[in-house]
Amino acid sequence: LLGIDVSKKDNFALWYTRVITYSEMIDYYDISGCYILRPWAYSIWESIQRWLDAEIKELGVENSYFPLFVPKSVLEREKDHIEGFAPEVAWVTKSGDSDLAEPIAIRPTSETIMYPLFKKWIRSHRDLPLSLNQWSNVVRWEFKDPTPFLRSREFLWQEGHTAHATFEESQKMVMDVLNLYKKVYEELLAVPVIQGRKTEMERFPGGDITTTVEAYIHGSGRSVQGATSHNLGQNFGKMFEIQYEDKAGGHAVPWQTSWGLTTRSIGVMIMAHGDDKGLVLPPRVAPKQVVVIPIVKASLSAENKAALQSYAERITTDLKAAKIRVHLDHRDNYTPGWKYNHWEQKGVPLRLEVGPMDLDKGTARMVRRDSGLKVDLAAEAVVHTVLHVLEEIQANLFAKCKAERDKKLVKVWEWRDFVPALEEKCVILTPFVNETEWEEEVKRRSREEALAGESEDARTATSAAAKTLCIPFDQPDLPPGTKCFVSGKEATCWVLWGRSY
Ligand SMILES: O=C1CCCN[C@@H]1CCCn1cnc2cc(F)c(Cl)cc2c1=O
Ligand SMILES: [Mg+2]
Repeated sequence: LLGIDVSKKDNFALWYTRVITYSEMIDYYDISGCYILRPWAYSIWESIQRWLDAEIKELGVENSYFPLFVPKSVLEREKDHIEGFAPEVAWVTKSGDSDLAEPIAIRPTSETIMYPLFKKWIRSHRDLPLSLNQWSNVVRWEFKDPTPFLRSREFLWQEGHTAHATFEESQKMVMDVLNLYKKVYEELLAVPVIQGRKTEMERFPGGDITTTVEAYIHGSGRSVQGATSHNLGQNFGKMFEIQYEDKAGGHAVPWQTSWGLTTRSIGVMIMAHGDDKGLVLPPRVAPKQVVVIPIVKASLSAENKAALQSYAERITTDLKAAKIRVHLDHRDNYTPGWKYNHWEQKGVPLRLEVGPMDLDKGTARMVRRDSGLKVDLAAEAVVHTVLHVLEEIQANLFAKCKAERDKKLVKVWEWRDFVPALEEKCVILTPFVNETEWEEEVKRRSREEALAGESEDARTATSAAAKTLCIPFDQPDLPPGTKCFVSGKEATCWVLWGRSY
């Protein structure tokens, strides 16, 4: 049997590679940082899309599609907008063997593609709010170690872009979307996230406010930005000269937002719930929620085999009628044992074993992927029990993940306790002065003390340094006079720190 054969806690990176390949989610490709999303993975993206797409449409957002390409002159319109990002832009410079007059970039994000059209379409306050979304791929030629789903050179996402007449309206959009992102993680993927605002150093320089949902990966002790929602203020409006006639007849610049969630969310879910037998899928996004496995003994007579087959088919049909995503694995070239292992590696939440005795007694054995619990059910109880247990599994996965995260979520008041907590794979709340130079100092010192003389290639390594994840909206009490943990100056807020992807 091809088992995962490596423990999540012993070698997380190898464990992850095995889980995503043995579950038939990912296959590798000749170009580094590019992966194939096989049906088992793509189905999960479709579930996320289906739910999120319906919700953003409820917010009055419409889908559209803009070109993949942006001319160099347009992308680089504002040097400061893309400074720092330039090394990761992928360029088309030729067609056939002739050079293009002007190099063309493949979109790394679509602000510079969309906003010249926003300028054209937004002329009057009646044209606001303008709210568009795009489901697409983007390309960023990153150099940090590529990891399927978490960091790839091409990924799938949605990017929302809206323009409003007032700041208040734009900020409501930013938060409404951030709350949808929290629901994607907590209610679909069963992964708890912390909502907050990025610090001055971590925010999107093109915007005014960057908000985020931060997830914690228990296996690696690293945190990961789950999705992001920006208030762009009037920055891009000024940059692209977007002006409209307001109600009073004057000229005004719209208040804009942009927000995105990517296929990284699938990687977070895999890492959060997977175990040493492989993938563990939250039922709400599982491509198959139940697999039915007939236990056909060679000794069975032909009519008993047929009777068993039709019994298994009846159970499968009943589940399908209840809109449960069920698969009957009646392949005769694999043993039941092989099938148990196969569907466990693929993370199917429930298995129903159906053998000759079950046929006699009118029962089926239900086995839970998350807990391993085995229960014998009467055939007529299967549908309503399965519906109930699937919800129980969804809740159990979230609760387990939240308990693991909360165990590693610590408060630190003194610098001397900070790096030891990082070494303990903690995600750390500290009172902080929230000044960029002190944020730089923490990054530098935490890397230095963690590496203790070893070297690290800052360009490609997943860093040992701690960085700020967010200023949580849910702030613990900060008594006046509380000192910043690193500077000793008056703390102005609690900040969440961690090692991250
Ligand atoms: O995060 C989101 C949500 C969805 C829409 N976009 C924003 C901002 C994206 C920042 N960002 C992120 N990465 C980038 C990479 C690049 F190569 C270039 Cl040229 C620009 C950027 C860049 O602006
Ligand atoms: Mg980036």
